[in-house]
Amino acid sequence: MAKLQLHRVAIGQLNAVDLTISPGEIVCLSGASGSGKTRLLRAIADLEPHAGEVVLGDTEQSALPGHRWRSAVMLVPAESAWWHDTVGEHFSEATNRQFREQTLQKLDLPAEAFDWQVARLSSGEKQRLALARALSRKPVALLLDEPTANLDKDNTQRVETWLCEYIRQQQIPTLWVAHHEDQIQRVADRHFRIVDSGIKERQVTP
Ligand SMILES: Nc1ncnc2c1ncn2[C@@H]1O[C@H](COP(=O)(O)OP(=O)(O)OP(=O)(O)O)[C@@H](O)[C@H]1O
Repeated sequence: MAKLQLHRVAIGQLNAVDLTISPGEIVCLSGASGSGKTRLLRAIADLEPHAGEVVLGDTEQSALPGHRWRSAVMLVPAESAWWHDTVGEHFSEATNRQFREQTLQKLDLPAEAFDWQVARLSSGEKQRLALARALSRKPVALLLDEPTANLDKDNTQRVETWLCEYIRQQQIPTLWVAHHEDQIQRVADRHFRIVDSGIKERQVTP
């Protein structure tokens, strides 16, 4: 179990952000379009140069090569990338059968979804499968960029429930970019909004 800490992280127009996310805690981040939410996630994932330091447990971001950092601090972008022909090829051989079956069921996808061609996936299917792929790699921390943006109401609730359960069970510190206040109130332990190039805490109803 590790906490994720941001010390004076600055990127683009966003000034020094200090934030500590505890194991199993979901911190939601909102802000106007273009305020820098995605760039902050990319900085934390070591995909863009930035000022300040990010620390996972006792490990500083700057001490690890980017790919090793990102296998622990996993970013699930709003638009997922797919590089093989079929869905199943994106999951490691080691992903156990039980995880696959349970996950597909929880995400309302049929067992044969692993054999599907990526080209046939709807945007909602892509989004759900990209989340399943990320969790199958057992991240230590999670960065979620609008994980339900392409989903209808039923699937949004399904994915929220599944993510919250998993994050709390596995004690994963999570930063979750969300636009909708009702979702934030459902999932967040704490909520910060980007205002005037900084983050300001907003109230979450317990
Ligand atoms: N590599 C880059 N270099 C310079 N500016 C960038 C770069 N990437 C993004 N930007 C700009 O930084 C600003 C913040 O972008 P970002 O994608 O973080 O916004 P956002 O808050 O996630 O917005 P949205 O809610 O619309 O997704 C935007 O004005 C964007 O054009």
